[in-house]
Amino acid sequence: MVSTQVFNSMTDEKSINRAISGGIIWLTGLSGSGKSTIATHLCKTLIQANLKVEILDGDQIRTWLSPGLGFTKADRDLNVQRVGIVANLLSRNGILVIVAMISPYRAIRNHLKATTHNFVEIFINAPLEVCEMRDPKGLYAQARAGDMQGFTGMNDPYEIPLQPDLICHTADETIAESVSKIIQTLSDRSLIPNLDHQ
Ligand SMILES: Nc1ncnc2c1ncn2[C@@H]1O[C@H](COP(=O)(O)OS(=O)(=O)O)[C@@H](OP(=O)(O)O)[C@H]1O
Ligand SMILES: Nc1ncnc2c1ncn2[C@@H]1O[C@H](COP(=O)(O)OP(=O)(O)O)[C@@H](O)[C@H]1O
Repeated sequence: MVSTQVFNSMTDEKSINRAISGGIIWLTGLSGSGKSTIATHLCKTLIQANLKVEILDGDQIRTWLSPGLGFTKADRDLNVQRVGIVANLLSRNGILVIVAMISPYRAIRNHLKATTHNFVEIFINAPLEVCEMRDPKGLYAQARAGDMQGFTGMNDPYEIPLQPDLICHTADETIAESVSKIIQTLSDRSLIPNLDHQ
């Protein structure tokens, strides 16, 4: 026979909901701001806590899901919309989906926030100068040399989130600090259990 304590914890609505709630952890920010790095570290932490997680990273998406798209506003919005649809399918089936995309336009982000399941907008914020100094792919150097048109932050817009659920200032905090803030935000929203007590 199942003990009362175990039975109560099995039937506790909150813990059941937590186990199946899913969510979209949307990391938006400039190239080089730290989206992919934070996504990878966050994913590891969530997997260690036995949570179901997927990463949808802009680079991978552009290779496999949106190979034909460029960087016009229309193409970027379509790209973001596509990823929003995929993320929503996963999220509503109980997966935590970490999205790492520049997603520079506010309107489409707000649209996803309003229409998808458990959307959490996280602004990965680093000054342009810091991103340019990091330049992990050498793209800022190319844009600075005039070899790349429409590069976000330099000669293409990035509309900062006005009411993000969280801002990670990656020039001032460590990767671990950013991950910890995100975990706390997800926990506050009851999308994951409190990992401190695991
Ligand atoms: N013109 C231009 N502007 C910005 N970024 C550019 C551009 N051309 C190529 N790249 C590289 O494309 C990577 C993926 O971009 P995203 O799909 O996240 O962009 S978007 O959300 O569709 O705007 C993006 O990845 P991250 O550097 O990881 O952000 C860039 O490396
Ligand atoms: N606090 C931080 N958070 C995230 N990345 C950082 C941080 N400090 C330095 N970095 C470095 O900045 C670079 C960010 O690159 P990346 O994660 O690919 O950015 P993005 O995906 O936004 O283009 C990496 O080389 C990473 O190691």
